Amino acid sequence: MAEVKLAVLGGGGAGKSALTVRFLTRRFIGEYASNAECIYTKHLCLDGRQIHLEIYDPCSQRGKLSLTDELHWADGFIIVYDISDRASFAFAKALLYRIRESQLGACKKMVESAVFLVGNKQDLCHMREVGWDEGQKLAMDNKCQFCELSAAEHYQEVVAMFMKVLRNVTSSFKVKEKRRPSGSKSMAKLINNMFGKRRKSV
Ligand SMILES: Nc1nc2c(ncn2[C@@H]2O[C@H](COP(=O)(O)OP(=O)(O)OP(=O)(O)O)[C@@H](O)[C@H]2O)c(=O)[nH]1
Repeated sequence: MAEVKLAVLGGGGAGKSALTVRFLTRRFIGEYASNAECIYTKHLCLDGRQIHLEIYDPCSQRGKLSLTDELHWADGFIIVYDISDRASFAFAKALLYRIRESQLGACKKMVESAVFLVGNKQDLCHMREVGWDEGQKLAMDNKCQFCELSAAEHYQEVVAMFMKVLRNVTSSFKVKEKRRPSGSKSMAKLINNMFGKRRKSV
């Protein structure tokens, strides 16, 4: 069974939990505890292949750009901003820059395929502060995929976005394998040391 680890990152209130929970449960829940970080686990079948998926949803990320733990842990990243909040777009930009900077030297192909930029809260387009073309340009500049959607109103789009990331991550696994230092035992230890987070199975 393939193991895939995704980190959903972005500014405070951008909708990281909403997107994650929407994908995992089909439901949009208005409010989430933002003081607890979680790793959700889920088994799913992708193109006939069994996947053990772990999704890291941090508590509020305001100001945290170091990403050292996340960069070691994650196979792929979903970077979320709120289209009605320009500050969250600036934060997403900084996160993309940080990811790109740290991985570019190691493995360019992986960077290009395993990062997805998401402009969330498309239902709030009457309050839009970030244009679609700005998101698209940022994604192109960082060679990642891009979409706008609404965790509140779109279920299929949210699933499609997660599936695209999963497909890209699993197809880049051959490259990634070379980077992994050792087996799953040491990786589990690393995760526990770094995160020690609450785990939830869905
Ligand atoms: N209108 C609208 N509101 C949304 C959408 N997604 C999330 N929200 C709301 O935005 C607020 C923040 O959502 P969260 O999912 O908690 O955001 P977060 O990025 O996990 O926030 P932190 O944990 O504080 O970093 C909540 O009130 C959600 O109901 C959306 O697509 N549309």
